[in-house]
Amino acid sequence: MKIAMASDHAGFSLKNEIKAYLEEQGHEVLDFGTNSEESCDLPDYIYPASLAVAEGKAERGIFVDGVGYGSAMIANKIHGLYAAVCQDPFCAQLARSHSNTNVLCIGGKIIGSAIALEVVKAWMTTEYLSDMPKYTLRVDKVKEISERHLKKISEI
Ligand SMILES: O=C(CO)[C@H](O)[C@H](O)COP(=O)(O)O
Repeated sequence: MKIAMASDHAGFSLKNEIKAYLEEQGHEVLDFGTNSEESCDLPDYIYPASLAVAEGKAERGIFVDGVGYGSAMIANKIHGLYAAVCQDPFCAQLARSHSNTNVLCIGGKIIGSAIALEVVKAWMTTEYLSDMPKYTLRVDKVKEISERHLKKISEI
């Protein structure tokens, strides 16, 4: 799978560890930076990576900052992106099986690399339960909100 990755300074080190793990698993990573621990502004990196997912250049995104929510705030403002902050594998599993998210956000100040890799593994390997109407109905309702409030990438 093609994965867009991005981070700020606080997620830089964990981004690199996750990137190495994904590449080991045979995935292709498009790395949108940042490229050091020098202080930077999260939107400068998460927005271009989010656009890559929205435009279909990557199938999914994995974004890392200090605590995760900043990346999710940015990603969830883009049409077609559904981002969840997951700091444990159970949450990551449900973010796929119940919610069909296509963006995973992790906080490098919250979890260490061992748990983070478990989170990534759970999120990457869990299928959406597309044959369970209670989940598809909810996901469709979220999509409908997005259709009503977010501009499509082709309209920008
Ligand atoms: O977690 C974050 C957003 O969700 C950021 O990484 C955090 O706010 C960065 O803070 P600082 O510049 O003080 O390192």
